[in-house]
Amino acid sequence: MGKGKATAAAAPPPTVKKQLRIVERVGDIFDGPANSVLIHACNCIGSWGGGIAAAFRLRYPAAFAVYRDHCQRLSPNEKKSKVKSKSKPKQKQQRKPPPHYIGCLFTSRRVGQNRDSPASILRATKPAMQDLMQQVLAVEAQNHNISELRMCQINAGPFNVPWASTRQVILALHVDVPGNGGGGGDVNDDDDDDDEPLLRIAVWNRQADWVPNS
Ligand SMILES: Nc1ncnc2c1ncn2[C@@H]1O[C@H](COP(=O)(O)OP(=O)(O)OC[C@H]2O[C@H](OP(=O)(O)O)[C@H](O)[C@@H]2O)[C@@H](O)[C@H]1O
Repeated sequence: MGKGKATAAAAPPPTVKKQLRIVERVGDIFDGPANSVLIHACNCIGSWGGGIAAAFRLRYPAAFAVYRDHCQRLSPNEKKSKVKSKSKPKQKQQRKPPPHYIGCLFTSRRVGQNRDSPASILRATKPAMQDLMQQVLAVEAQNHNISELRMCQINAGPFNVPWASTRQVILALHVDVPGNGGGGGDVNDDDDDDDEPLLRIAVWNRQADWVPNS
């Protein structure tokens, strides 16, 4: 054996696997309190052209610019890998009130007729959501308060995937939470009292007769 300095690598912080909870709500996702994270599904070509994305573009132009630049910087192959590994951008709204974070899940490479298949979109949803949750936890760890996670019924509009299928994927995935995690659904734990706000996603859907507040 050669001589070597014992380099005790710092042990990574302990994590525990938790599951997300979903609560279904009727109303406008944009009415979230300050410091909510508003989450929607995105393509990788840099367009928020229709569906709820168009409303995001109008309300959060600075977040749209970050998203578009992120897409433009990447080659098609990189975009594909980003679908698997990244759910950026996420940016605080410039205008006030209230400031929101915007969470983008890259679940399909393209849109319209060229959108990915439902199976592919569902496959991409899992790592995109896991990555977004890691980003949310990282923001919280820097003592930036996040009040609530709000999401639309992602993939159920132009991407044409039934919400029930996406919901199933989200409920089945696991998130690595530091330490004991302080809540959420423990993988082997059915205790419903163990509920942590940051692992609970409010999924908002409009009623048919919905009218925007603003
Ligand atoms: N204010 C509101 N509050 C609450 N719920 C609202 C709402 N407005 C609409 N909904 C519902 O929210 C669900 C998902 O709606 P989304 O439109 O996200 O669907 P999606 O995830 O399949 O599609 C993503 C692609 O759509 C665009 O594509 P383009 O650019 O147009 O090519 C994007 O850019 C992406 O690429 C549907 O149930 C809507 O009824």
